Amino acid sequence: MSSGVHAFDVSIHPLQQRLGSKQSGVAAGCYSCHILHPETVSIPSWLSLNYSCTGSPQVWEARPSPGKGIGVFATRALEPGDIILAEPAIIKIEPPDFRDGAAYPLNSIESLLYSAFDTLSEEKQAEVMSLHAHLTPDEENQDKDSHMLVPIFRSNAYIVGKTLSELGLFPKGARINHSCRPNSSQVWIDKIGKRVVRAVRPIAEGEEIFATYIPLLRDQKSRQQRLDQYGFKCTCSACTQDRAAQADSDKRRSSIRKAFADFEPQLTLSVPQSINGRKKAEKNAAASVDLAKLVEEEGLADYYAQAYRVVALSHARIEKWDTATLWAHKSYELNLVADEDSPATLEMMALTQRFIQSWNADLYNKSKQEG
Ligand SMILES: C[S@@+](CC[C@H](N)C(=O)[O-])C[C@H]1O[C@@H](n2cnc3c(N)ncnc32)[C@H](O)[C@@H]1O
Repeated sequence: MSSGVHAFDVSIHPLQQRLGSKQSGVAAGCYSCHILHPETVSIPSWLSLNYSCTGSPQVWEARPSPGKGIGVFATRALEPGDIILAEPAIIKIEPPDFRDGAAYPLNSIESLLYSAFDTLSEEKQAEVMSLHAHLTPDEENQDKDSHMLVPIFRSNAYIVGKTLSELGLFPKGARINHSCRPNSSQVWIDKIGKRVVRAVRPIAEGEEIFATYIPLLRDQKSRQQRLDQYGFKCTCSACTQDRAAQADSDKRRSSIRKAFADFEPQLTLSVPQSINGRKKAEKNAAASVDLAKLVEEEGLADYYAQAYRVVALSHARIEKWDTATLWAHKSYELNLVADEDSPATLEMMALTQRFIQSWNADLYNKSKQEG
């Protein structure tokens, strides 16, 4: 394959053909980049065997964001699912005593960091050293020139790798500021060794791209407590609403968190047999739709796929196969766009297929009874 020109896999997922998805072609990818280029998503010429791509044009630029240092802005309008950037880690380390959810083991990372840093070109070292760093009071008193790598890494690194035991620094994505109602989401894709940032809602040309640094199903005060470790007061749209809107938002997030926890034990495929069990499952199915509406109302796009899964499973438990199929497929599509091989994507594909089969069987039985 000549350099810079990529041929496309034009296969369309059979499930999408069957359901007539509007996002036809979403399962196809560029052999070389292994990811979809945003500009090709809706181009029918994809189906031409001669179609080739020359790589994705940059759809973002880094520039000052008032009150937030540097930020990343869209240079053209983006649709949900469009890739904003896909970046390998410039530095990747595997601290022996690191596990997800724990604080970074700073002592053990220092020597690993310097070893990795020393292998970089001068240009790349300068890129790393230009990144933002939040300093602890101790670090404020140290010699800035020789001690900045650890605070830079701590302020910008993300968890990466198949085992989620590695930490990586992505200098371009690191410029993305935080919002408690983000318009992008990021995922590490092990197969391509890149962290991929995608739009999760329509983004206008010139709009700032925001990600979240923290879990979002908390009230504003708790979120700010988590953000204090990054050393800034959040000025995102969710944190600067008037008091009444803030209280409503806090209430919605708390209800969403409680609903996800309450639904968890009921997310099985067993259909209740007793009258009471059935009544409860029907009530839960109605409540699951309210949960999905609440998540959408609060604009927490990172949680849409999870909420749609709850609606799908809750309707499978009352054998409403048409509704279960449609919500399972909605969840599948969102997961598919984020990472086609993730366990969540594969689970939702299997569930969609299973619900379609039950739906077909149901229709067949009904037609037999009627005929
Ligand atoms: C990972 S860096 C993001 C890029 C950074 N703005 C820069 O100039 O390189 C995180 C820092 O950006 C700033 N920041 C990010 N999100 C913010 C927000 N919602 N409100 C205020 N400052 C924010 C804070 O200074 C924070 O410590």
